Amino acid sequence: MSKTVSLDKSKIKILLLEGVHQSALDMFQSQGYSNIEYHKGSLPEEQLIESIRDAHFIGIRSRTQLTESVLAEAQKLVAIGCFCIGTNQVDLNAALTRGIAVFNAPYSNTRSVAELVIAEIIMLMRGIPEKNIVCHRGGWMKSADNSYEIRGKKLGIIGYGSIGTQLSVMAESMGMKVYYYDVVTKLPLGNAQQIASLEELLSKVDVVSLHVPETASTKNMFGARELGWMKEGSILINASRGTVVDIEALAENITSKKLLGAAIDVFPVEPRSNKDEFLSPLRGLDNVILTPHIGGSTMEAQEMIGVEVSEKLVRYSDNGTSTMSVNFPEVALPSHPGKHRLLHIHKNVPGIMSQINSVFSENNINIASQFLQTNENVGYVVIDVDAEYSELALQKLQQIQGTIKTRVLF
Ligand SMILES: NC(=O)c1ccc[n+]([C@@H]2O[C@H](COP(=O)([O-])OP(=O)(O)OC[C@H]3O[C@@H](n4cnc5c(N)ncnc54)[C@H](O)[C@@H]3O)[C@@H](O)[C@H]2O)c1
Ligand SMILES: O=C(O)[C@H](O)COP(=O)(O)O
Repeated sequence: MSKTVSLDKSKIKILLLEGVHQSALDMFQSQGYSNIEYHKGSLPEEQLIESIRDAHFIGIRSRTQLTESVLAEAQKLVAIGCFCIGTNQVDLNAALTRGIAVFNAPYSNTRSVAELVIAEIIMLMRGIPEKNIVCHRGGWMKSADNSYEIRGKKLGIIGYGSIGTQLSVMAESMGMKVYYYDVVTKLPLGNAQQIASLEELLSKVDVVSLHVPETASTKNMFGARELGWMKEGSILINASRGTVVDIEALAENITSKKLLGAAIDVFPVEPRSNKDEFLSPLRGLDNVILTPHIGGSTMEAQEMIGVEVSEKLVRYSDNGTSTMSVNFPEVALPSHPGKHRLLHIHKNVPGIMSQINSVFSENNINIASQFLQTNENVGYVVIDVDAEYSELALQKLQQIQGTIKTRVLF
């Protein structure tokens, strides 16, 4: 049985990958967390497993895959911070069933993505990628052919969430007419209009921009059929996830000149580091903007994300608060001056709470406060007690069948 001490902060290992912003390191250090292993890139799986084995917290971006088999090696892991919006790179259920809370930054890079998309719409509608290359090679392609203003053009947004709505407002303010398609009925902003059928939307608009998450329903949602529904001479932009678009079918539609152009920021397979080669059937095609998954990569966004996610991890570590977790029961907790705080994560099966409460009644331990939240699979109970009882209580709590993880905070 582990001795009942709140882990010394200098012993809590924080593993930070993919060059998360300095603001995150500053936040951890200012809160007393000094044991930080920092890597500029992602790690190959073997090395990741080595490093995650004794880590209590890990911070990643979109590249690191935290699969069931990787998490199975992470016996000490308390929480995961995705220093980005997407959480598809983490097996959320495998994390949950191991009592590992996952946090992200759901809004911090929204504006950066929307701004990039606006710029790309203008660049593509003026044929700038091709004209730029010609100039660099000493040529001169002065022509108005296939060059258009965006004013009055129709933009179709697929996925009207945080980024989709931000883009909607910006595009409308520049004179575009906005239509959107979403699986959920969404309140239109400004004069935007929701269209119930994807086919109808695609056949109507001049520019299509994808802003859906990576899920089973969006995998390959944009293939030859959907590209076929798009108007002749229209434009496709994808800054969502690489698995959403059939990239071979897109390359065919660009080569055949069915589409006027495309801007693609995310790919089915992305290089693991800046040193690896980027391979894609879209390389070398006219009027195609290819960017290395940098939709959210601005100094402003990265700094804000660093602060936001590290704060969530520190709060969960210091106090147990799990609000805004993407997979875990959410509990907002007050501070616990003078008390010891017991955290008990368990399988959500009948009878656990009565066993927990018996621990306290049978051992005459007074409960100062108690908080409980559950989701379908997991329960999270937090109990504040007088300091002298926490060791005994924790030992008893750990013996309850269905216990996944326990912690004590002083
Ligand atoms: N390129 C980048 O650097 C970058 C940066 C940030 C986010 N992203 C990606 O963009 C995605 C969207 O971000 P967000 O913050 O707007 O997410 P969000 O959750 O706020 O919005 C997603 C929207 O998509 C809708 N949706 C889900 N499945 C759908 C389907 N099958 N068809 C139509 N609509 C569907 C949802 O109802 C929701 O309205 C993220 O999940 C992430 O993968 C990429
Ligand atoms: O999900 C996100 O926020 C984006 O895809 C950005 O990911 P990144 O942090 O790896 O750039």
